[in-house]
Amino acid sequence: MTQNPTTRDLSPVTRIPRTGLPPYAVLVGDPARAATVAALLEGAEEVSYHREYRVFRGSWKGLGVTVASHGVGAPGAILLFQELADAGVRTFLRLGTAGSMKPGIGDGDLVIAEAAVRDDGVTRQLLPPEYPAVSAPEAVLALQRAAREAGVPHHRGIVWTRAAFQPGLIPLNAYDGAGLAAIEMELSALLVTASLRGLVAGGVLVVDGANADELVDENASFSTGGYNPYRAVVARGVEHGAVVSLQALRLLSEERRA
Ligand SMILES: O=P(O)(O)O[C@H]1O[C@H](CO)[C@@H](O)[C@H]1O
Ligand SMILES: O=c1cc[nH]c(=O)[nH]1
Repeated sequence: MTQNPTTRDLSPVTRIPRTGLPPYAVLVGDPARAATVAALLEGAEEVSYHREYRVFRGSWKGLGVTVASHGVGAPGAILLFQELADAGVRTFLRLGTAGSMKPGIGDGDLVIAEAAVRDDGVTRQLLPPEYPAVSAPEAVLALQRAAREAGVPHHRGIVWTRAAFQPGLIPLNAYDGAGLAAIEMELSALLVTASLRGLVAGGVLVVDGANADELVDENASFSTGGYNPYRAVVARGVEHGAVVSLQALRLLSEERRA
């Protein structure tokens, strides 16, 4: 039986092309944010868009770049990370949003992740929980340099990747006093995927409020009534984060060539 060429040339879940994607990538949760980042590229074109996985390619100051969205939640996101790696992407920076967990880290600020707590809901099913989720040091330094050069407020720290967004009955105080900087939902799965495959990954997160757990509406104790990432201060932070992540990819590519 002959195979349908379209199916053969596309990855099975995300339906991204198996070849031809630039090896440097910015990854975001929201498909609309992928378009926002792609709008900064020269010659941007949408490559594919299936489920939550929207992929663009273009060029940033001469560097070919892939921009892709992975949706909300690590179990779905890791499918994209793995299929991008299979397709030849070698350097990944996640540009996400996150809740602040530390005084002094405010709305619109960037948090550059040094490592992430692996509460992502998927990687514990793949390898023991003691395995660390760490950013590539060169990715941390490239993001930091890009943020400094852009003159945007930024911080470095450990991020809590947590599968459950909304609060439940279990108190969320396990990491009180641990100095975590921010909370989000996918980064540790990216860092682990990259480490297992010898690839480079990091993350820069735009703060869009306090930890969602602290924003619980008192009248509806299982909702996150105070959470609003659709504010101008967050959109400005995303613009900053987009430039910082693209510029960091460029720094990483220059470093590799040197
Ligand atoms: O804005 P993104 O990149 O999706 O990141 C954060 O926002 C979503 C929750 O609203 C989760 O995906 C979380 O990680
Ligand atoms: O995942 C997220 C994103 C924003 N704020 C949070 O508390 N969690």
